[in-house]
Amino acid sequence: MFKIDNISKQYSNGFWGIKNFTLELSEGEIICLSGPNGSGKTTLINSIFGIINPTSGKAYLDEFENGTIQFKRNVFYVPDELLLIEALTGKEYIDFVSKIYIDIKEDFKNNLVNLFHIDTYLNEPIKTYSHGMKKKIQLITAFMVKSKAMILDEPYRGLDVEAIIILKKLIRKYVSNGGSAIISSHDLVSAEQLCDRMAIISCGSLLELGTIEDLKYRYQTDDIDEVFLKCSIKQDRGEDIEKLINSL
Ligand SMILES: Nc1ncnc2c1ncn2[C@@H]1O[C@H](COP(=O)(O)OP(=O)(O)OP(=O)(O)O)[C@@H](O)[C@H]1O
Repeated sequence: MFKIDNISKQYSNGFWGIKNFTLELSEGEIICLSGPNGSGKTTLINSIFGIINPTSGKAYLDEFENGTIQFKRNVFYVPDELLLIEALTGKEYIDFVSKIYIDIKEDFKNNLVNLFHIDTYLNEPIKTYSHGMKKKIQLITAFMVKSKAMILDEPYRGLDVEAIIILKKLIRKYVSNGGSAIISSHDLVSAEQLCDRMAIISCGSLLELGTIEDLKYRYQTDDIDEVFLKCSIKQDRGEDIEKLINSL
């Protein structure tokens, strides 16, 4: 089980980026984390992976705390930023990552490469790739590693339609094999298609957590956009968006 346990982060200027955030994922579960810009998603993810030091709280994979080697080996982070070694070719980079982890079968790696259809430019340096091509390399390395939980930050950004469809199928396959996934995304349509539960965050706090059906029922609407607006945007901005739109 993957658990985020009461994580808070106060920045040095006194601002709380995230406050008392708790969330548990079962094996095989996908949770979409959504919230307005600046709501604390990156602060939360950075706190989980030790990129910043949280003020309090921990994350766990089973009994292993974040910071332990077991946690790092089994919880994979796919950041929105493309942190690749640009001087290497795609193939060299994939081989480099596979050497860090053990037991990555050559066939499995090659199938992922074929799936994302990048074999033609695999021997070119990454610095010559487009944003989408780099994203595909990043995703191949993420799914190549046999992790137990994965956090993907804006994974669809920059991908073409085919790659987005493939990625959704891969995420489904990953959880059907027992993995747990958190997808931080502004794409509510994909969230509705893919996730088991949705977490809505605003101003550093978890406002709602539930299945899409639960949330629609709670906010008395059939439209996920309306759920999001009613829950987070108005809380965040205190404005009547409909009034503003109608005044234009
Ligand atoms: N180093 C910092 N010092 C002070 N405040 C910060 C710092 N980093 C982030 N913040 C603030 O913390 C809040 C949460 O930021 P964060 O980047 O976690 O949001 P986010 O939900 O990931 O936003 P987005 O959807 O735009 O990526 C914002 O108000 C931001 O200005």
